[in-house]
Amino acid sequence: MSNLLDEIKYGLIASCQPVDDGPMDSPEIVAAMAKASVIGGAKGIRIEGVENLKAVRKAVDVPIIGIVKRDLPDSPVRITPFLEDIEALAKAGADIIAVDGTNRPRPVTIEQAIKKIKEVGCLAMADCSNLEEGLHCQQLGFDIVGSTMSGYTGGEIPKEPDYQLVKDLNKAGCFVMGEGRYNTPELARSAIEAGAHCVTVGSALTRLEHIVSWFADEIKLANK
Ligand SMILES: CC(=O)N[C@H](C=O)[C@@H](O)[C@H](O)[C@H](O)COP(=O)(O)O
Repeated sequence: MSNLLDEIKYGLIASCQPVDDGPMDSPEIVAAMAKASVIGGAKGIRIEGVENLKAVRKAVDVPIIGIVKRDLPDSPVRITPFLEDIEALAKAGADIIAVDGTNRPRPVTIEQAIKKIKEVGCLAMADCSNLEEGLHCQQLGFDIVGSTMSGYTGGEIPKEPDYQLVKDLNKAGCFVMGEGRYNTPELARSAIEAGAHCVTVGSALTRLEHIVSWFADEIKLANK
């Protein structure tokens, strides 16, 4: 197994993605979030955006998973849709590059994406929504398969994380990233217990507006 995978194995990845255009959405603040996350025990960091990644690379030594999110007019794929994004993330210092691994219309094929990630010398992670996609990405040579997109490809977003997908991907021999809705320490632990090799937590660590609203909304219920 690659050294990088060994470094993050059975660890927490802190996804430092502030709410878009919110008061915490700046490279300096994202770098501070990343530094604080490492102090708290994160073994890796997930970062969106090339400028954020450059700032975080200077601030931490742990492995960084880089992504670029784009809203495209003709494709639902948002996570690292273009080959230029892969090149820019690698240049900015990403160790691992994640791309959307779903089976949906996309500007660049998944085969082209993994070829480019390998060319730039990074490990490849696929953000999948179901087992079939995960197995396909595993076959293509992705180093990490994540449950990231489960619940986000249509219909109502579930409350719970997708443990079944984590279990199934583990059984199939993937290096599994539990990701998506692991909003408490106990849920994150359950991901590892279900078979994840790492777990990524984002909203519950770094989207302060969301975290505060969870508390505020709950407190409102007591006043009724
Ligand atoms: C679906 C999608 O676009 N997920 C994104 C991927 O980078 C992020 O918005 C999530 O915050 C991340 O996956 C971590 O998940 P959670 O915030 O639930 O801990």
